[in-house]
Amino acid sequence: MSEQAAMMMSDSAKDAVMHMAAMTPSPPPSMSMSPAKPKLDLTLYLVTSSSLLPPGATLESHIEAAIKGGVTIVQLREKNLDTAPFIALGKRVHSITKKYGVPLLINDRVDVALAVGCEGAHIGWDDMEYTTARNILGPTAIIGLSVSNLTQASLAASTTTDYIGIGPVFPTRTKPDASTPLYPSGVRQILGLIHSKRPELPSVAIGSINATNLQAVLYKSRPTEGLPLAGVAVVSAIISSTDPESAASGLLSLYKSPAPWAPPPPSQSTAFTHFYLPLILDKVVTIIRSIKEHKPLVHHITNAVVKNFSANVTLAIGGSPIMSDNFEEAADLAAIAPQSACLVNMGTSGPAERRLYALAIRENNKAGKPVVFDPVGAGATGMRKETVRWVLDECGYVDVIKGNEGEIRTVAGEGIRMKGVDSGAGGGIDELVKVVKGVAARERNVVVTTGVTDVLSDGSRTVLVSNGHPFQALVTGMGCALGSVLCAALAVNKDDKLMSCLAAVLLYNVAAERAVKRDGARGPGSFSVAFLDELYEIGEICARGEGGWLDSVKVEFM
Ligand SMILES: Nc1ncnc2c1ncn2[C@@H]1O[C@H](COP(=O)(O)OP(=O)(O)OP(=O)(O)O)[C@@H](O)[C@H]1O
Ligand SMILES: Cc1ncsc1CCO
Repeated sequence: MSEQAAMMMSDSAKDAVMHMAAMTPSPPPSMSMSPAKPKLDLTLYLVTSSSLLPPGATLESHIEAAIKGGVTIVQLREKNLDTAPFIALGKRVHSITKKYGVPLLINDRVDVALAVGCEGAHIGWDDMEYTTARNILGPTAIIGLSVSNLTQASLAASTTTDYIGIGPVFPTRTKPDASTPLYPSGVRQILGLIHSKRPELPSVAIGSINATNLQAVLYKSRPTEGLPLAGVAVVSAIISSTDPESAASGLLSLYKSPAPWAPPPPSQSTAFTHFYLPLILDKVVTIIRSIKEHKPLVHHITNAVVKNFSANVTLAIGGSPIMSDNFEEAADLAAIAPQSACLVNMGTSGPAERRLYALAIRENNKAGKPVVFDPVGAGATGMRKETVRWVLDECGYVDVIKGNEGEIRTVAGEGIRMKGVDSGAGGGIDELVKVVKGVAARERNVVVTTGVTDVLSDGSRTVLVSNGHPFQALVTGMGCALGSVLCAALAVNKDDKLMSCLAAVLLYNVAAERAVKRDGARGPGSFSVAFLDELYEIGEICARGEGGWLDSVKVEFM
């Protein structure tokens, strides 16, 4: 046992463990906790904390109800109990968990685990060193290790630990000494590292996971290669509930059902997979026609500059715009129409808007309605960078991120400095493609980067679109209103989000070219009027099932 570990323990525990470690470096069979290693199912992992129980509830009855609701493993984490009452509680709880065949682990206190005779222990980074704990508890005990960064993950994965607990995912109140939150993207990085060291080692995530964020955690943390999370650990979502059985069964059913935003199996997007242009363009026409047919509702939470233009663009393509920054109707707007989507544009945002983004994203996630996020001016100020982080880390799932090059580079984490809302960035297209693909893979969504050449990617498939006209950069809100068209296309076609985005971008940029060519726009003013007319005109052409307007497309698939 390390000195550091010894310092973290109560005196009685220290004495007990020091004594045991000194006497029995490798325990005789009688001291081993169970004859064979119990089956480990981390799916819904309950971590207790008596101080969070609702008034009048007992830990024992809460744990039993939670197991009935579907909890698959229990960890007793009682930081304030002395050794004797901790052991007594452990024995009472173990008699319950044993009835249901659910393993019981003790947090930190290897001596208590041994005295209770339960299935194992969970060890934090500052607790007893792993090898000592293993020596004391024996080979058949379940032992898990907490990690909160890549260094710890690397060290933990080089032990024989049975599982790893990754956290905190979000800021947590149940553990005041917790490390910096990892968020789902940090969990994903750690899972990738564990995979490279011990590919079969299961992990569970912990830290303020609840019914609202569970599916986003699972979806966004899933690595491209290697095992996804084997489960989620929850504390207050069950312990503080007045109905722990329903709380557990609700969490379990969310765990088992696909996230509403998860794309359907790949067969639907075969055409795109093979990059067969005529088939792809056929699909583009179908999507645009379908916007006219279904008139999808586009809930705009957008900036003050572009509201009117965005509403007109939405109407011109056949959609139904509603501009609303009202907290009280965000949930209704997500649920009211069979086909709808929500645009979150942070062009003119402050603290109130940020809270609205969180609410609207969660409600649309719940309703399975697509969300498009426009990180306007992302690199310009610290406040904007923080808003981007807040939306991507803490507000749920955004199906599409759309921005100009400077904005997307900021989302990627590049420390570029934008002087306002204009892109102001520039690099080679190959390098930009890498950045765009990287963000899409990290967020497991679609990223649309606008500019002279638009780059669209879902992390594996990438398309370049070089249509458009320089006048577009001279009309404010041109990028913002593309967000409205993306929303309309996604609302009517959720099967292949990259395809929906391609349809929107082609419609938008071919309309711009036609506005200049056919209507002879003299400058940005007459251009923006002609542009609306052309958006409308292309919709009419598509409604007739014609695709001739696509003869001029400049697309490249990668
Ligand atoms: N020079 C250009 N040539 C061709 N197309 C362009 C050009 N500039 C912009 N576009 C097109 O205009 C649309 C808007 O992109 P842009 O990058 O200007 O957005 P933005 O900077 O976010 O705009 P805003 O902040 O004003 O809303 C995209 O579809 C893009 O392809
Ligand atoms: C000019 C401007 N300022 C904040 S949002 C916006 C609209 C274009 O992005």
